[in-house]
Amino acid sequence: MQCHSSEELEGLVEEARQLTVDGHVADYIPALAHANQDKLSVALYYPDGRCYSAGDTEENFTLQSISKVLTLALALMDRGEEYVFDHVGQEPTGDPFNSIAKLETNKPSKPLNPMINAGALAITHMIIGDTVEDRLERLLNFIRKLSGNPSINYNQIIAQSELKTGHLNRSLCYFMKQHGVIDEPVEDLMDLYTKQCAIEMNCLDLARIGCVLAMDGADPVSGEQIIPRDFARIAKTFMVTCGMYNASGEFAIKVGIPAKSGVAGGIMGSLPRTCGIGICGPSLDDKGNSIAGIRLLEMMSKKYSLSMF
Ligand SMILES: NC(=O)CC[C@H](N)C(=O)O
Repeated sequence: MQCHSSEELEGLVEEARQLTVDGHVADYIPALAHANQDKLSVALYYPDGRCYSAGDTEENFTLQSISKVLTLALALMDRGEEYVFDHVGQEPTGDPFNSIAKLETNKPSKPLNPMINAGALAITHMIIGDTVEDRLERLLNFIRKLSGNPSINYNQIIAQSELKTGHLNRSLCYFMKQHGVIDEPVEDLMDLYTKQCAIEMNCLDLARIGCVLAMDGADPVSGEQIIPRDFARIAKTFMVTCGMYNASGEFAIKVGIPAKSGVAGGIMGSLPRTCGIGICGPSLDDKGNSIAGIRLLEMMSKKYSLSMF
């Protein structure tokens, strides 16, 4: 069954919103601590261009870890599948997203997948361009195209805040540099990565990107193949196995939609050949996923029979 009106979603948002009091906004990136914990928004984008939305849809949020799916697609387009997976693995870790543990125990030393911070940093390292600015501009243009929104940009305050305080990510970079996984100056990579994570949009933009991935990389309106089909498939597969960090297994059972979350509270859903979903609710559970966002997806999955399994 499909959704037929934004009013249908409104009721689900109000029910899920009650959970926001049970979570916390991320504050390890100081600028994220100012987010309003009760906000919740959702958009559902169908391939025929219909879009329904509810809640605080005008709120912008930063992509954070959701950006990892998009840099993966761009790195695959820049370098090809073989190169990418020579440097980054394909297996879930079961550890928190910023864990350094498996970097040391996994031999040869390479990050286990592109959705944990270590793997995402190695992927960002692969984006082609002469300078950090060129590489960022290529990524931004790619995301503008996917979202159909030419005004998308990054939030400078949030990028700066993470650049100043992201010493754990810096240590992942230094570890990988020692082992030859990356070879650029760590500060350049940190600069690009923090700007990538601070790319800002609303839930409607995010739902449209989810829909492009759902349609195997083709723009739902123009039909243009923005991401090669195989790379869109790889991105969605990682969303299933590692997209919700170390809660991915339970999420696959309860919701059954390929999805990627970020610590600003965003979740992008991408249900193959069906729809894209964009959600933002900054109050997070103990694994760093939007607490009300997950509940909302559970309710939507049941109501509209969205589980792919
Ligand atoms: N889980 C996340 O959203 C993490 C992204 C964040 N920028 C970090 O590297 O810590």
